[in-house]
Amino acid sequence: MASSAASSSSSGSSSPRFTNPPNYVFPHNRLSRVMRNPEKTPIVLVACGSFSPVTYLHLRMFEMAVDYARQNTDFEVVGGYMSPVSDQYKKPGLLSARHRVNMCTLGVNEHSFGWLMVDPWEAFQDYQRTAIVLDHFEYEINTVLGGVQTPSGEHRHVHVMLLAGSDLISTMSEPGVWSEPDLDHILGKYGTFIVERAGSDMDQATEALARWRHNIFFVPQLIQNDVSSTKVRLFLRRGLSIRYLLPASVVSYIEDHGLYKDDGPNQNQASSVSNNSNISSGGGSSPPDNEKEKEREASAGPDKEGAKQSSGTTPAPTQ
Ligand SMILES: Nc1ncnc2c1ncn2[C@@H]1O[C@H](COP(=O)(O)OP(=O)(O)OP(=O)(O)O)[C@@H](O)[C@H]1O
Ligand SMILES: NC(=O)c1ccc[n+]([C@@H]2O[C@H](COP(=O)(O)O)[C@@H](O)[C@H]2O)c1
Repeated sequence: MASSAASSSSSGSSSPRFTNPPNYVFPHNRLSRVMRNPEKTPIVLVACGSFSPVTYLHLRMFEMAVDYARQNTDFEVVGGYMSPVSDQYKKPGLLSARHRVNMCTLGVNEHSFGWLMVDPWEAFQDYQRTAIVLDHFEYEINTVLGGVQTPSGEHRHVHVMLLAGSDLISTMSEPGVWSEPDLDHILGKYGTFIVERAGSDMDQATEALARWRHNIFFVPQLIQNDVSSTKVRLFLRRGLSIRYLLPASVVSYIEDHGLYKDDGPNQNQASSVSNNSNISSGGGSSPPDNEKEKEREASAGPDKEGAKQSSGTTPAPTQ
């Protein structure tokens, strides 16, 4: 989708810094606006990724982080967001943003009492670096909404934090994927919760990030589960059941729309959401090499190669 230059936010305030997709409204219906414990520091967790499709492990990441925060930190989690990446993030198997956002929405709405939300801001526009995505949350929550309050009505600034699996954090020490200023912005200004992921060494993942260690919180996976979107896509192509790996409503959505049955030339193009511009720094206007993806997926394990490939095609960070 070609993003509009609309600059108005959900509340009508003007935002000179961000470009919003058409008709965009920042979701905050499940954000706790009043803290339970005024002694704590309010935080919002933001998970960025493809979510193609969303799995129970994406949802579990938030639960693991909230348990960890409650037991080991002075943070109070007041909300959680999934921010599906734009269609312009070139990654094999990346379905259109419309479907990915719809599936995430079904996933978070599985429980009406939930605290998770899906923010489509990033999905329906040009590729946005993660540092900018976090700035967008900071702006919407603290500038537009005015943060949160303590039970006695005192204002509190909400700290936005990135929630990620250890495979994503590993890419932060790979040359050329993240710029130094962006890392400083993400890990220095905001901070992160890193959820252990099978096959990804947390120590190695963060060795190079030691200077921000005060802002990095490691969440162990007490029940190891390496469900990944890659494996779900592989199962679908092989005609295997994906039930109980993802929310039932998402399974039905995939069936109803016949998604991931094959790995056609570029699943994004099947979307009603058009994708006119190509901002890949690698000049990568060519569709993903799906044969290679198949081979890669056939060997079990997290989709690290895919993550590298996709990350490498993100626009060169500019500050
Ligand atoms: N099983 C898991 N354990 C821990 N973190 C996970 C798991 N699955 C996904 N994540 C994390 O969720 C975020 C978004 O993930 P993403 O959409 O890339 O899912 P994925 O399953 O890794 O996808 P793919 O297999 O297509 O690469 C990332 O930070 C990723 O590390
Ligand atoms: N420089 C950057 O901001 C940068 C680099 C690599 C990945 N990312 C983000 O990390 C996420 C990676 O998602 P996948 O694991 O699905 O590839 C995406 O949201 C992507 O935008 C950001």
